[in-house]
Amino acid sequence: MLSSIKAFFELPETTRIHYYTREASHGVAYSTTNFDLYKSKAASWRDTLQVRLGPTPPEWDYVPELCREAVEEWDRGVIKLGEELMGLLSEGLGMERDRLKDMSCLDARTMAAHYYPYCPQADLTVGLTSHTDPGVLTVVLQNEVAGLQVKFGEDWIDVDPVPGGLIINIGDILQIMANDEYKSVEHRVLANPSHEPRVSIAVFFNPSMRDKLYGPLPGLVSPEKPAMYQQFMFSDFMTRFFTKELDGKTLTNYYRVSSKEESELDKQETNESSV
Ligand SMILES: O=C(O)CCC(=O)C(=O)O
Ligand SMILES: [Fe+2]
Repeated sequence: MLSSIKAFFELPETTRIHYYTREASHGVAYSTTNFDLYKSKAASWRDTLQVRLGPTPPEWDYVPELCREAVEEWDRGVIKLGEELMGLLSEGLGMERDRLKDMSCLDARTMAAHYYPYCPQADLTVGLTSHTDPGVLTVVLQNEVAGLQVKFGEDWIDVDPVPGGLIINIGDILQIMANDEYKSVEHRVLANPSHEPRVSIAVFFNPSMRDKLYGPLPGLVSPEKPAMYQQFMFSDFMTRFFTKELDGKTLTNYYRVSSKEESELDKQETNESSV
């Protein structure tokens, strides 16, 4: 999988340019730097190929032929893994195994394959700015070139590549549904100072029922532990994600009920950045 994705990013520019679009109307987008480029303070040092895998498959003709089969095969494997992980995560919350699955959390999937080329002045920019993934969970495969970091307290910790290893991130919507029993992880990717390109493939799981209300699951709310978040439609949540700059934990803070001041502050920030 990594090799066919890498091969796509290393095709001659004259071939790759045909796939170039920031707008995913066929379920596929290929672009350089960040998807929120026009809202962010700086450009990130990477290229990204994004493919919507479900609930509606992409128009496969628009997926680069070089990696089409590998993407389909990868998705089949990731679905199985996602099902297993969501079963365990549901049980971890004291719920039935199929709870997250029944809430359509396996159905909407998007792949983002990233290519982080050598950056001659890597301390002046980043590969991917600090963020939490908005969805349920993310499965990430990375090649042997380091660069991913996760935040623990105030420290950034390197996630060293392990051959054949996968990284699993909890996303914001799962933190909210779990009423903070699980926490989404803040992470970023440094600009790549090595001459070997860094390649990573993330598959994001999101709920497919976009117009249903989401919030802390009823079984996790009690007088001792009131709901930490308000309810919202998943479509509104994703619109908010895509209209704000990628920036730490601002999305969960926005919906949090216990820290009104913080959320008011966030609202102001979001309004400012969307002008
Ligand atoms: O490149 C990576 O390892 C991380 C990618 C990532 O965090 C994302 O696509 O949200
Ligand atoms: Fe991420």
